[in-house]
Amino acid sequence: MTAKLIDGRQVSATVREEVSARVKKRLQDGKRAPGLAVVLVGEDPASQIYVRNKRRDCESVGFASFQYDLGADATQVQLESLIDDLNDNPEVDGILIQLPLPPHLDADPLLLRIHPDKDVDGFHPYNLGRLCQRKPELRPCTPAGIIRLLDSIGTNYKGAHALVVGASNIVGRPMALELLLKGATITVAHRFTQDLAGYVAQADILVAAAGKPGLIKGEWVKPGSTVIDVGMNRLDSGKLCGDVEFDAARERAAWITPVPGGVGPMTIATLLQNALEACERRDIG
Ligand SMILES: NC(=O)C1=CN([C@@H]2O[C@H](COP(=O)(O)OP(=O)(O)OC[C@H]3O[C@@H](n4cnc5c(N)ncnc54)[C@H](OP(=O)(O)O)[C@@H]3O)[C@@H](O)[C@H]2O)C=CC1
Ligand SMILES: Nc1nc(=O)c2c([nH]1)NC[C@@H]1CN(c3ccc(C(=O)N[C@@H](CCC(=O)O)C(=O)O)cc3)C=[N+]21
Ligand SMILES: [Mg+2]
Repeated sequence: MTAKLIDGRQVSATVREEVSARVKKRLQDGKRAPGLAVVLVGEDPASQIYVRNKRRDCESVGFASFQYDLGADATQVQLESLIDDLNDNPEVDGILIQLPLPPHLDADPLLLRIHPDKDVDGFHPYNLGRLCQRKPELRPCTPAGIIRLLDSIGTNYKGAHALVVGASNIVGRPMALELLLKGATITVAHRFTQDLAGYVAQADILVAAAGKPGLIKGEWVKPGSTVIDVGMNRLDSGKLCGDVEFDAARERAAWITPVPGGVGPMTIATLLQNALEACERRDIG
């Protein structure tokens, strides 16, 4: 079997069109455009690219984009006061602090300081808690974007065994909660897991999010399964690759996401969806 590709660029374009149409409708109704604030600290080249893409997509769907580029020497107190200002700013519906921050800054208290209603990354404990309790509000972008991809191929979650490789707060853990919410039976693998190969062989849905190129061998993959590769690893050659041995996995899976062009574009599209939702919710409440 050669797996069909799950086209994240195509599905994300559909999401952007949906968001764009809802923004247009708001403007026709005399309402304001959603506002998204993206905060970049320092000059990490990968972060600069991601932030540029986020701002570009933001503008392409008609949002107001608020940009904050702080030097690598920005202090914790400076960031705290910026977050306080953005929390109070009525034109800002969503606040995103690009991670990772330079090592002298502590991300956790900053993420906690973002008002949960403006937490478009879905990283605040309030929003993670809501997902945990089956009543999600703002959902972490990468896992929610992956669910959208899985829905787009008609995934049957109930009765499926889903394996999530990686247990970070921003990808692996919320991914497991999203799959659980859909009715899958979940396993979460991490650094201390023994016999990763054995779990992969039993996974109808595999989500690889460890950040280790080639960690998942193609020959482990369950025939007929769906493989979602979240890994974004830059090789010395400059080439971007995932955590899964793509060519070999493709010979066994039924569906697979490419890297690039799979999960990455969905993360940004879901961010836009979250910002619109945050905006619509603030209008009512
Ligand atoms: N496409 C996209 O939109 C996005 C892509 N990414 C990419 O996804 C990957 C993961 O990101 P993130 O969650 O932030 O990374 P982290 O480094 O925070 O988390 C990685 C997780 O994988 C686990 N892990 C590491 N090595 C192994 C191993 N050998 N076997 C099993 N589990 C292992 C770690 O275990 P432990 O907890 O024990 O340390 C940890 O839970 C990265 O490549 C990142 O670039 C991230 C965000 C968005
Ligand atoms: N507060 C915060 N929120 C995040 O959501 C967040 C973050 N910080 N820090 C870094 C990670 C990583 N991340 C990606 C988003 C898009 C692509 C993406 O668009 N990837 C393209 C290719 C990009 C390229 O070519 O380099 C693709 O896969 O096709 C990748 C990775 C969001 N993150
Ligand atoms: Mg995210």
